[in-house]
Amino acid sequence: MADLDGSNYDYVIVGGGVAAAAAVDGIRQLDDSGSVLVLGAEADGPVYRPDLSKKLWLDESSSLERSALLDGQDFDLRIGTEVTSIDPAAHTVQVTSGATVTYGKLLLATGASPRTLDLPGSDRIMYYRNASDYRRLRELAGEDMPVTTVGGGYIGAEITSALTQNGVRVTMIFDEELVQQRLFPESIAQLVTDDFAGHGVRLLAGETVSGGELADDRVGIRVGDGSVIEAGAVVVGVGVVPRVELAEAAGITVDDGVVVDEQLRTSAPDVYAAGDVASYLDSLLGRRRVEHVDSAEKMGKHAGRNMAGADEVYDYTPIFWSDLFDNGYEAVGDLDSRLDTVEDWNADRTAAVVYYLRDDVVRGVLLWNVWDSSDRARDVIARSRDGKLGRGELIGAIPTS
Ligand SMILES: Cc1cc2nc3c(=O)[nH]c(=O)nc-3n(C[C@H](O)[C@H](O)[C@H](O)COP(=O)(O)OP(=O)(O)OC[C@H]3O[C@@H](n4cnc5c(N)ncnc54)[C@H](O)[C@@H]3O)c2cc1C
Ligand SMILES: NC(=O)c1ccc[n+]([C@@H]2O[C@H](COP(=O)([O-])OP(=O)(O)OC[C@H]3O[C@@H](n4cnc5c(N)ncnc54)[C@H](O)[C@@H]3O)[C@@H](O)[C@H]2O)c1
Repeated sequence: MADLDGSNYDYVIVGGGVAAAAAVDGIRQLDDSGSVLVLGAEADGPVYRPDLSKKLWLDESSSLERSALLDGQDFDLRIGTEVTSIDPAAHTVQVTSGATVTYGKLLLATGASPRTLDLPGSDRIMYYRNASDYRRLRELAGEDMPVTTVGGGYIGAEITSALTQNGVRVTMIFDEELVQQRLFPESIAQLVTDDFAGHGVRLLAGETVSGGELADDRVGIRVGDGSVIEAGAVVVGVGVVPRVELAEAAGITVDDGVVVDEQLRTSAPDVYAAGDVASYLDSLLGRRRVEHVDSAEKMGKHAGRNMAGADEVYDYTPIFWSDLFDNGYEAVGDLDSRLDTVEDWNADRTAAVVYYLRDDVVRGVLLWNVWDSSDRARDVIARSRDGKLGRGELIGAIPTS
């Protein structure tokens, strides 16, 4: 590809992740000839991130190549290329080399970056997000090389589950009492925690990390009482922060994320945003920001279509899901265990629907080992919001089997 400096594209997408890939698809649904440039800071092109913590460890027929997104689409991709500034008035972006590119329409799909802890720099410590993290963990982890995971959220739980199922001895350090305690009501968080222990995971609950030390092929993680947990690799998942810096510097409106309207337009003309970075108007739940892949895919595609002239309102409420050992779930809306919850279990307590309420209005639904029910969950949220489904009517509203 020619030098970027001075080039001009109909569509420029900042970020080479899930929302970016979906946006290319969306643009191409309506415009098969406009020029498209994707600028991604990572060393790899867009990859379906859920596979990095699940399928690539658990399904022998999987591969990083198969997890790559955007096969067959006609567009230009520049990996290892970070956008350093955007100028909405001039319709230009600048990249690290200093090159300037002019755009017709711009999409901000910069996602989120992992929070970090005060640990020494080492390629044995991964803030797990990218294909390169997966490759490195594959090299390091093994039956003779234990791993420490830090964080009791999605990454900590999923990587612990995946590695344990690969015969790796895992110590999981987290600052709550139970695994996924911020997400699940106590009944399910306890069940998950017991399941992890039953699979041989060493659980260090209620612990904070106070530092780390490096020695040859080992990393030591120091916890509260001063003891050091040694392993060949450390995977940290302590949350992420949306990458809003470019938008902020360009004077684009930002709250918890880059604020977009119902068409996914930012406050700057011809600039759209989608995915983890975007604060959007959910038709069921109001303004929110979502850090899940279904949201990135649907919003990215929708933004792409609108950039290509569709002018459609985004009215989708996304789902998310996970698998942890033999349990799995799908969910819609806000799953925050600080909310009031109503639990509806099946007879043998293997499956449940959990309703999360604020002021007696359902904000989220967890479908624990319950499948094909996300439309019902959306319907419950809508009827509850509209006052057509009371708290007392929730038990049985969605079948648990
Ligand atoms: C290991 C893992 C497993 C996951 N599993 C699930 C799951 O099972 N279910 C689920 O719902 N969600 C899951 N998620 C979350 C989901 O992957 C994210 O919500 C989704 O990737 C967000 O897409 P995005 O395009 O907004 O951001 P990303 O996919 O993070 O992409 C953003 C991209 O922008 C690039 N970028 C940022 N700033 C710049 C810049 N200035 N210039 C150039 N490029 C830039 C970044 O390098 C990155 O490549 C998982 C996430 C991870 C890390
Ligand atoms: N199945 C899925 O939907 C899925 C899977 C993997 C990742 N993701 C996404 O990836 C992102 C990253 O996931 P994550 O697990 O890092 O975030 P998370 O928000 O799920 O969990 C963060 C966890 O970090 C811990 N923590 C927070 N601050 C800490 C500190 N200072 N010291 C020690 N522990 C601390 C807490 O235990 C908390 O549960 C999120 O956006 C998440 O939505 C989603």
